[in-house]
Amino acid sequence: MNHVEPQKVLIADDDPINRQVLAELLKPEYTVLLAKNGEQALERAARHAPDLILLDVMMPDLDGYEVLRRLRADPQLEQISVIFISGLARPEDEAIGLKLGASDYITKPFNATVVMARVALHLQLVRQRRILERLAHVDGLTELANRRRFDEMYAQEWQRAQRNGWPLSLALLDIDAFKQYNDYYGHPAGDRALRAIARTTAAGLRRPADLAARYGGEELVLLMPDTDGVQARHLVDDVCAAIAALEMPHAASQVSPVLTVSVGGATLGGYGPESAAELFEAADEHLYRAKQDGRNRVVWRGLIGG
Ligand SMILES: Nc1nc2c(ncn2[C@@H]2O[C@H](COP(=O)(O)OP(=O)(O)OP(=O)(O)O)[C@@H](O)[C@H]2O)c(=O)[nH]1
Repeated sequence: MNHVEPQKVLIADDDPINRQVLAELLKPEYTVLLAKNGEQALERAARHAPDLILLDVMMPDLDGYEVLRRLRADPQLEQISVIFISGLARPEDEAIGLKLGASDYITKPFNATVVMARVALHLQLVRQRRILERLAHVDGLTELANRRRFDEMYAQEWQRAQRNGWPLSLALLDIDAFKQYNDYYGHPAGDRALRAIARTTAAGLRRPADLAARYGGEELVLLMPDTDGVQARHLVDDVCAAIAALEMPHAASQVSPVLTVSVGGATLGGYGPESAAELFEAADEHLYRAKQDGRNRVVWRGLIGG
């Protein structure tokens, strides 16, 4: 059975009785976090990444509206769903809260059953949004990041590398003689092999910022921020060795009795490509050369000093 973690709800209210009543209500179903003022709410939100915040509007110093404004202005916190729970019951107050981006607005004194029902509804929406985000970014077959995710991350990392003067390494990895593999063993076996290679490739990455993505068909791409050519080349050599060590037989290949890959790599910092597109083209050219030179090899440029 799939174990599903309970979702996290942060209750931010300066009144200890309100906090306690809401906490008692929610505890049987959710992980409950508490904050007694606006500052604490922001700090707990940043630390614990709750799925939902039940936010009192009237609190001393930072009121609930200001807390929500600050959440929405922070890229790490902007997605968190917020329900206001407020003694301000005028329609204008409710409208302000909803315009600021709250998902809902509940007036005090509240009804416990209604609070539970609304919390459940919004937490379900949070789950659904996460599923959609995942579908938008993950390749269904290999479960690696998809091309769209790679494009986003590559643009971001390119900017960061430029800004900080860091190296940035890119490797394109293509399975050798995969058409023959499919023809000989069948497409489902090809899919299994592709998944195994994807898994092995992802397992070879060492830093949280490294990304393995499926670029298309049987081509994967590795993005290695703040990694110079020597380090990246080591990493890629290890990945290729791990793929060969899977010893997936390929009786139809002229290259090797087992499935192998060819890799083209390039590093920003070693020879200074001017744009993200140019670095990508360099890696692609090297992949072409690796294929031309006989496959089952890595061709890299930009090794000296970066
Ligand atoms: N099973 C399976 N095959 C795929 C998938 N995506 C692409 N392919 C196959 O990968 C093969 C790629 O063929 P080619 O581009 O000729 O490359 P190759 O046979 O690997 O030859 P080289 O790359 O030159 O060594 C095609 O037969 C595609 O059908 C996939 O998701 N699953």
